[in-house]
Amino acid sequence: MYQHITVPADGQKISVNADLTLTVPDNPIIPFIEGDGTGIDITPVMIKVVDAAVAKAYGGRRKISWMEVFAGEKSTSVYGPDVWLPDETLDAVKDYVVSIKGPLTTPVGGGIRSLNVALRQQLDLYVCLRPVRYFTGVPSPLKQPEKTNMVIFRENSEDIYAGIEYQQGSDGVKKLMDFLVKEMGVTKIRFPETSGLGIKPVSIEGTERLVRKAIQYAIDNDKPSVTIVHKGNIMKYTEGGFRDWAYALAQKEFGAELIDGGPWCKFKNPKTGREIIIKDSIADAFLQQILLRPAEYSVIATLNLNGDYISDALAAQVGGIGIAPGANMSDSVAMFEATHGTAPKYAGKDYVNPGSLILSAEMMLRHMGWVEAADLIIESMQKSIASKRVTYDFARLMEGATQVSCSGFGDVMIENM
Ligand SMILES: NC(=O)C1=CN([C@@H]2O[C@H](COP(=O)(O)OP(=O)(O)OC[C@H]3O[C@@H](n4cnc5c(N)ncnc54)[C@H](OP(=O)(O)O)[C@@H]3O)[C@@H](O)[C@H]2O)C=CC1
Ligand SMILES: O=C(O)CCC(=O)C(=O)O
Ligand SMILES: [Mg+2]
Repeated sequence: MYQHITVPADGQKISVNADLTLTVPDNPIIPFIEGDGTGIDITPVMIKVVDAAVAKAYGGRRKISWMEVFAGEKSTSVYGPDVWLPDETLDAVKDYVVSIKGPLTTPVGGGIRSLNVALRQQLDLYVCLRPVRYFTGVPSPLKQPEKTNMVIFRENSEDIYAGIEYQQGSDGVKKLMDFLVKEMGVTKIRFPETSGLGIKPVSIEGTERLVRKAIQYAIDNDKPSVTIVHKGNIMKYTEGGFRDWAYALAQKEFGAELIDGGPWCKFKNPKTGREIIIKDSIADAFLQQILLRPAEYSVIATLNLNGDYISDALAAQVGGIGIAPGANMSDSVAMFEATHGTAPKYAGKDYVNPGSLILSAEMMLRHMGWVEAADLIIESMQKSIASKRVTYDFARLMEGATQVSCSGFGDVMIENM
């Protein structure tokens, strides 16, 4: 059926039920993309740690059959020089429902557009879910890093990530500039002859489906607030629209009522009876408040570019992107991946922290309902960090630490299960 993907003989597909819950067999086939750069280091370690956790949790009753699918540089060597994201990779990720990937390289300026973004857009994985939590003992620049405990819902399908951009000097930019100047009466482009142009689509549908997920998450996990982060003072009809449509959705679908005339609003969590506040914050102010008063923020709903910046900034507060996990999700398909990129200077050196991808796999196991294996990974991560046998990123900031390699940290985690 596939050209270059080998389907394991001994596994079954995860399937999606009519109510969007999953049916997960005891031996599911999980597609994985190894990834570029340090993907070759962290992905095998993640697989080894997950296999150990599953074996320990279920004593052989459950087992993952991993199925390699290709994207990025490895794809070009398997499929041919220009094939960065084969159709059969997209088919497999959709068909097998739950998957995990290493990071993929995107050149700056010219060259291919982001394969990471292409995967999200082509599979309509509109939620980028990035939890940010502190593990005791991790070196952090904050005095009280444990106060940072947030979950980012980053809109993953719109915004300037749609890639509608026209290069300076191209026919496309000339046409669009002519349209803007001659037909739309735009006078504010400072240097029209030498500008590139980009377009930022933000829709009501895109906003509502993302914010609905964020609010539902706050309900299901008994969180006190959802903060809409935007730059709506400057970009009134895109970021400002996002803010307004988010508040409107909270009122329309969750029965939120205005606080002191609004725009903040609140409603009672139908599951716990506790209050959930819906509030907003302008992105620049938000970035200083998360440092100064992180305890005031819980669930964050934001647009694509803001979410990208906020993810790395919050990850830094709890010790860096070496342990920052994430997931890209539609209503049915989920693809798990770390927040960080390929860290090319460390590629192939068995050096970087595999924690980010291991914790992404932990989210994946929880999503599959394999909570015992997921819990083992969290407990082992806690013990491993407490034992101070850690990779370079933590070792360089921890007193009395023993630095271990990427695979060495995987072994420490397995010992600690
Ligand atoms: N989802 C994806 O696949 C993503 C892909 N990318 C792509 O990755 C490439 C490189 O991007 P770049 O901007 O350098 O960002 P990276 O996230 O790859 O790396 C930035 C820095 O973060 C630290 N870091 C990254 N990964 C780890 C890890 N596993 N353990 C410990 N520290 C880590 C390193 O810090 P230090 O130098 O201090 O050691 C590294 O130099 C680009 O092509 C970019 O487009 C970027 C983000 C996400
Ligand atoms: O696609 C890329 O290269 C970067 C993506 C990114 O930074 C992210 O998803 O956080
Ligand atoms: Mg990023």
